[in-house]
Amino acid sequence: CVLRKIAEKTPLQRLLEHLLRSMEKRDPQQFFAWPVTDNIAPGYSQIITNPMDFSTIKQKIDDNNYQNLNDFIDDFKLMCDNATTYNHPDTIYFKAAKKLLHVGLKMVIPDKLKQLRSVLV
Ligand SMILES: COc1ccc(OC)c(-c2cc(C(C)=O)n3cccnc23)c1
Repeated sequence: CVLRKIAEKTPLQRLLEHLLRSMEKRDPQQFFAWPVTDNIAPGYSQIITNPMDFSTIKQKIDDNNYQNLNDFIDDFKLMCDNATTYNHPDTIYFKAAKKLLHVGLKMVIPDKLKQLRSVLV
């Protein structure tokens, strides 16, 4: 039926949701959980033309908007790069973005992904 169709996840969606959850755990202060607003970051929307955050990535996974793993990785990199573009190197946000990028990319190294296959199948 239609309802069941909507709920079913593709193998790619299940992989991306697993990776997203692991990445979100490395952002305990939730600096990357929601879109950055001009209220909390003056001039943000003028400086950052392509904003990205974990909630938007989650929505794109649910909408089956990612055709492959690399499109997902590109949005993760965009999110981190935005933070190192807008924030000065001596801020907690710049430092958090650098660490998050490093940790997140380690999760998608081929050998790491192979280990995941058994978990996700
Ligand atoms: C201090 O608590 C929060 C809470 C949510 C935030 O973004 C969703 C941020 C935040 C996140 C960011 C980023 C990611 O650039 N940021 C930049 C300047 C000022 N604040 C932020 C901070």
